[in-house]
Amino acid sequence: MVAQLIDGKAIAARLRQDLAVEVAAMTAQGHRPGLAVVLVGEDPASQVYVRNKARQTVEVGMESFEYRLPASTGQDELLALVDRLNADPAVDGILVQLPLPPQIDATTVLRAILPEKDVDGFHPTNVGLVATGAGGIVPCTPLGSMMLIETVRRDLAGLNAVVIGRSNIVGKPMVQLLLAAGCTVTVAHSKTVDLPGLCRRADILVAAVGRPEMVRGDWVKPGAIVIDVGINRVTGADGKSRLVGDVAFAEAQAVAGAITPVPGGVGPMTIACLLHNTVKAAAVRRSLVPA
Ligand SMILES: Nc1nc2c(c(=O)[nH]1)N[C@@H](CN(C=O)c1ccc(C(=O)N[C@@H](CCC(=O)O)C(=O)O)cc1)CN2
Repeated sequence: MVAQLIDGKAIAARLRQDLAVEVAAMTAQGHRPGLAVVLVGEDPASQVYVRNKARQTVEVGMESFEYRLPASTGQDELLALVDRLNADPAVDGILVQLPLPPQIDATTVLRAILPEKDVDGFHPTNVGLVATGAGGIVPCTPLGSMMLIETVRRDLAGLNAVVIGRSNIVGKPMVQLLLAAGCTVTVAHSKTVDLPGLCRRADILVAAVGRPEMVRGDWVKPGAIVIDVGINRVTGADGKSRLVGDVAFAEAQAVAGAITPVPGGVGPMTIACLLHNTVKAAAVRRSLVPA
């Protein structure tokens, strides 16, 4: 069996097309959504992500506000910028790119963003709303991962899901979304006993652990949906660097029913969902739809 490839790049492109239609309608009503992205420092990967976010924001017709601050920026300076963006009526969404330099406490900064402009879904208010199924803004990577799963299968009720990784950004919100979809969910982490055996029972396997190709083909249940959230840069035997996920793709593809590639799987959905969250936040904040 060769698994169906879940083409995140194509699915993200379709989502952006739909968003462009919504943005055009809002703009015609005098409500053009705006997204502010803040980058502190010169981390090369973050620079690429921020550039792509700004470009795609403009491509769907939204207003992009980009702030690039030096790596030496102090926490108070960053908090002052967040305050200004909170108060700016043209800004519907604020994203502070992670990781931040060591002199800045990310938790403090993320909590300073108004929950209604927190398009990353990292503020405790949004975390609580999502966890209790009461609405809120859903973090982009888990939201994109759910959208990918639902292209394969709409009704997930009763399926066994295993999420490897318990980060606040991916693992924990992913668990909440799968639970809300009716799955029986197990969260695995570094202390989990017999991880391969646990994974073999998963109808849906989400790998978000940050370890290159850790999940092997014989960890995958035949026919399972495999979502690879990992983005790891490795150097091959030929000395060339390439991106791999947390799943050994070729091995897993021979067993799974459907699988996301890296690159071209979850990554593109993360940015498309950021745009989706911004459009949603703009519509709520400007009272075009109920919260
Ligand atoms: N404030 C945030 N910071 C970070 C987040 C986040 O959601 N919010 N997530 C990651 C980085 N990230 C978005 O910011 C991100 C990562 C990867 C991709 C992506 O499209 N990856 C491509 C490969 C890109 C490459 O060649 O390097 C792919 O998988 O196809 C988009 C966004 C950490 N920080």
